[in-house]
Amino acid sequence: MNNSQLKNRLEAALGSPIAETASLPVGFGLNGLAVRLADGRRLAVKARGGEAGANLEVEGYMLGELTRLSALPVPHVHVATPSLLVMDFIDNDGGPITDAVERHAGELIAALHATPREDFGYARDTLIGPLAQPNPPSPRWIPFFRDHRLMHMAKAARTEGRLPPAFFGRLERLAERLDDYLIEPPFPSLLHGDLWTGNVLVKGSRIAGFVDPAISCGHPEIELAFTTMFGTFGKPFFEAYESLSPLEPGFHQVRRGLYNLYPTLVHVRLFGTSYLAGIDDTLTALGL
Ligand SMILES: Nc1ncnc2c1ncn2[C@@H]1O[C@H](COP(=O)(O)OP(=O)(O)OP(=O)(O)O)[C@@H](O)[C@H]1O
Repeated sequence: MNNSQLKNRLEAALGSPIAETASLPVGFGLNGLAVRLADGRRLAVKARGGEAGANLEVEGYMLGELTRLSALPVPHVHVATPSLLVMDFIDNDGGPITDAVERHAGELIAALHATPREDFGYARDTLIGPLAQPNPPSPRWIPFFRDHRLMHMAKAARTEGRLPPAFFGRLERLAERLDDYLIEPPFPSLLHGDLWTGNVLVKGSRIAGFVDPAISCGHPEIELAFTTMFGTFGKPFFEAYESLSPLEPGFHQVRRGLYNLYPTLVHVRLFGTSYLAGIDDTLTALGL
């Protein structure tokens, strides 16, 4: 779909002419547009040109589920098809994640995690970036994490030739011993699933919204771990989060690195073998 075809499709779907467009920095073979309609509404649009890129219907579904089930600020979705996602534009100033923003994020994410959900996994499979994220509803977290997160991603990376056999063997040994390291949570929590800086929109000293989720229900610790992988959140976030929902001992020392093996495997698949060093470090620290 070229830009003028996209414009026509949007005007027809939304019932208003487009007054202005600017580009949005989206990746994975997508086109991104910030749109102002003649009736004043502001929208964010992601569109898939060809076959490449994530199925945008799933992204729309995930945003819709967060809206339906939580108070997390995410954009309202107007259109979600495999090749087109139209949502409200979240007013933001592109500002940095200050300590005050982190504290606000900590409160919002603690509230998201606080409601008990039925099963680990989800009612349907979701995506992490463009990659499949299987979610068969499961009664226990550790086997779910082992089979449908850690080893699912490791097997896919091995099949694609991205994960050397020695790494795969070490991950298999870890998978056999996960009970020694991880903790079953009291209940499954709904997770945003992809909380890194690019998906956090800021206005002044507040969170304006979160975009681009990878939802499922799991242990909050997998979410909290990922917020530290690229330094998105730090001490002020954890202080705010823990004032509402304290963590079990050993998270920062052991489980954080272990949980980040999953997004690191995602990065190995998407961006290449430079991420293998992080896997090596974590496995070595665990004695594997
Ligand atoms: N609803 C929205 N309102 C305002 N800005 C948005 C909205 N959706 C996306 N953006 C902007 O576009 C950028 C990219 O969006 P998004 O993360 O959804 O794209 P992506 O290509 O899927 O990225 P990723 O590399 O995280 O997978 C965001 O960092 C944000 O700046």
